[in-house]
Amino acid sequence: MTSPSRSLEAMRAGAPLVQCITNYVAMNFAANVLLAAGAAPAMVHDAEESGEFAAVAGALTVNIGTLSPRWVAGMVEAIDGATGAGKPWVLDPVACFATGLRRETTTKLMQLRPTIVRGNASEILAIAGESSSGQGVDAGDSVQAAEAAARKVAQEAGSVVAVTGAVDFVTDGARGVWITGGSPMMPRVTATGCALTCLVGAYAAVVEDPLDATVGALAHFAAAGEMAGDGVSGPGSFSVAFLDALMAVGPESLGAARVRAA
Ligand SMILES: Nc1ncnc2c1ncn2[C@@H]1O[C@H](COP(=O)(O)OP(=O)(O)O)[C@@H](O)[C@H]1O
Ligand SMILES: Cc1ncsc1CCOP(=O)(O)O
Ligand SMILES: [Mg+2]
Repeated sequence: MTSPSRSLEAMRAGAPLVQCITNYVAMNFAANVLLAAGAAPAMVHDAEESGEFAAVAGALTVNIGTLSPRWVAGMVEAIDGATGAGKPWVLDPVACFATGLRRETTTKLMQLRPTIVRGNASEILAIAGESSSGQGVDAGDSVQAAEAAARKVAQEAGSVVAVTGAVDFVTDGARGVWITGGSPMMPRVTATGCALTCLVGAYAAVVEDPLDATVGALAHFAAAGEMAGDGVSGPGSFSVAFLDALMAVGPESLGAARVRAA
């Protein structure tokens, strides 16, 4: 196993280029998150160029937050490009239960076998075919309630699945890891989860085992969230402090204390 500390060092040393297909809400914040953490973002989503770009990026992330048929075409081209070039890709199924277009698109993208799926508990429950209480982009279920669903989706799709919330759970269907940390301010800042998905892509570009890569990215967020949450007065100042903390976090903050095998 590659420890989260080692993964952080590898991610910073490699400064991987990550192609992010993410939503209009998240684009700016996610790009800043990657730069602060030590990676290089590029928001490239149109079908005219997304496949070509995927072959040169270290990893691809695909987020359905502000979806349209034209975006879906760009996603499929990019996934073909990444898969053809042997690059990992990460799916963020934002509010995948909310509309027909989101349900159909998520089914289609899951059939293309994402290397990693990162969502909140309601999204992962919905992908597993179970009922969930999500409200739009926000979760209404606990991560613990989605543990079995995550294991099932991982086994069926052959993907690593990460469920995030007050605690995080990651599984490849056989192994399971819990990660603690973060701050209650994190769900009060929009696109925190979307930005995390992009960071998972950065780790996956340089860490061979997708489970280790995912744990590294989530531990990095957990440590930075904890650091930034200390003494801030609300979501606005948290958001600024969080970017600073993503850069300030070092390997010593990603120790065994916040990562536990299930
Ligand atoms: N109540 C909380 N306490 C600590 N960290 C949290 C909390 N809620 C979410 N997080 C963290 O915020 C990040 C985004 O997760 P989440 O809110 O589940 O995603 P999404 O925005 O897609 O719903 C993750 O790093 C997660 O651990
Ligand atoms: C508010 C909103 N609406 C469509 S996408 C989006 C951002 C969702 O971000 P996150 O999933 O990280 O909370
Ligand atoms: Mg989300």
